[in-house]
Amino acid sequence: MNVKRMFINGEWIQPQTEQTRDIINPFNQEVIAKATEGNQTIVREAIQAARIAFDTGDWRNTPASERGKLLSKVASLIERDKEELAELETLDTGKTIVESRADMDDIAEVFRYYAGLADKDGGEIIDSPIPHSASKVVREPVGVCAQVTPWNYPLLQASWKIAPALAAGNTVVIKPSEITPLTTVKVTELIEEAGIPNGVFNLVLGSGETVGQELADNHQVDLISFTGGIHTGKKIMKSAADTMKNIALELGGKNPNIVFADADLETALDQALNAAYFHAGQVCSAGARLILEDKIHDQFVSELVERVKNIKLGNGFDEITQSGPMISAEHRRKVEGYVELGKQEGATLRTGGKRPDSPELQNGFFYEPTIFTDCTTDMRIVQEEVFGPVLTVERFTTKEEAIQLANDSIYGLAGGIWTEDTLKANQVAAELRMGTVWINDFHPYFAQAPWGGYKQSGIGRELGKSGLEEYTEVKHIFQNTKPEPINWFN
Ligand SMILES: NC(=O)c1ccc[n+]([C@@H]2O[C@H](COP(=O)([O-])OP(=O)(O)OC[C@H]3O[C@@H](n4cnc5c(N)ncnc54)[C@H](O)[C@@H]3O)[C@@H](O)[C@H]2O)c1
Ligand SMILES: C[N+](C)(C)CC=O
Repeated sequence: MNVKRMFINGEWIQPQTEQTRDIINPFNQEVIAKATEGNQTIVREAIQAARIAFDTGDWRNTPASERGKLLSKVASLIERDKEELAELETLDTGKTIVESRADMDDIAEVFRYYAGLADKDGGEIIDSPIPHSASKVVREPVGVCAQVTPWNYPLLQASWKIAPALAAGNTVVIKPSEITPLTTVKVTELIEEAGIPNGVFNLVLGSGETVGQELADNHQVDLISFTGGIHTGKKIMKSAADTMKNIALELGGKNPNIVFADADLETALDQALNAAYFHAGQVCSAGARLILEDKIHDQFVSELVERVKNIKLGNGFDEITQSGPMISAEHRRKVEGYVELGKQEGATLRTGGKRPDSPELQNGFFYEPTIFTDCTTDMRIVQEEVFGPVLTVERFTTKEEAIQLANDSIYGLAGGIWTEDTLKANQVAAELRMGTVWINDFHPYFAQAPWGGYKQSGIGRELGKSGLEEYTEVKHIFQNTKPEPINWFN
């Protein structure tokens, strides 16, 4: 089996020790690849390569339009190899091939968007209050950017970091999740094929504790951009503080989905399923907290339970599969622990709550889509991110109560509102403390609009113009156009 390697300073590295990690297909537990396991020494080499490539200045002084052309080329190569990339993503994560193809379309779009944005900010002339002077503000790349990504959307989350970082003229060391490195390795090949100069883009592989931690600690890194869980995010923030690195954190969520009685209930029902169970609920913005107006609660829940029972679990490559497995045995155990906790806390289990019985699913890490009702905000099952196919249902009577319930969370990533009353929708949207609010929809994100969290869902924004600005420092250049002595000390 060929071993996936690290890419440092323009070369695929043959490691001195052949320590590798098995990459597992979560649908059947087969080993689909082996990946080199990095160590502190190799990460330091990658950082050093990125440091030199940044400091020599060739990449950051390349016209932004040229950097944009390289990103466009990467987008075209992703489109060329879309099917191969999608298949790797499905093998690695278990998500359906339909989802993986959609991810690849989004990823190519992200590279194209930042290719187009790369040369659009030429700086700003400031009206200086000082006579005989000129004042301008420019944006410059931050420097060496470390990027650490999760397993649920491996290449999508990587693209949100790679494309803007390179567009802005930074150099990069990226570490994908050790569980799902395959598409990031493949896209590194495409970035190489597009002609990236040596040292500008580097890939390291291995565990968070060793490889990721070194990226957070190392004094030669200027910025660390992380997408992952809240506990890792806090750890990285503490580590980054020692060298005062810039940080960008995209963390978890426990996202409310509020349905008012005056909503189009058929659409709200259909989309509540999508909100909660898409990719087996392993989505940062999953609508895992359904908040229903009292008047419709019972009817809505009983219809939802029927539909949830029909969700077709299976092999992501099977076109009729609607939802794949959990990513790992360990993660499924965590989900199971939360379901037990929900029962102990007094929530009512309405459906699911166990592994499926079907013989063809026994080798995969499957878990049945689950619904709990009679939930209250003091329950951990309502407050903590389960990151699996588990939906909790709460109820409200007034708009104010819905807002209060939705905001009662340490998280603030995203939320949905369902109502035909646009004034009410906008009043509620204005009160929700979240980075994204969807009205009569759930889940859309695209390259042009910023993405990120309030509160403990993170710091900073990806995508949109803000996603490029994350990778820049702002510099003010002031020029005295009539220099003469000021005689202060005479
Ligand atoms: N806000 C968003 O846009 C967004 C998107 C996707 C996923 N997520 C979140 O990601 C989480 C699921 O992903 P996960 O389980 O891979 O998260 P995780 O925090 O376990 O791991 C994420 C990455 O961090 C690395 N890591 C672990 N310990 C580290 C350390 N000490 N130093 C540096 N790196 C370290 C891991 O190896 C992995 O590459 C969920 O909480 C989900 O909500 C958020
Ligand atoms: C940001 N998103 C929705 C693509 C993936 C979250 O897990």
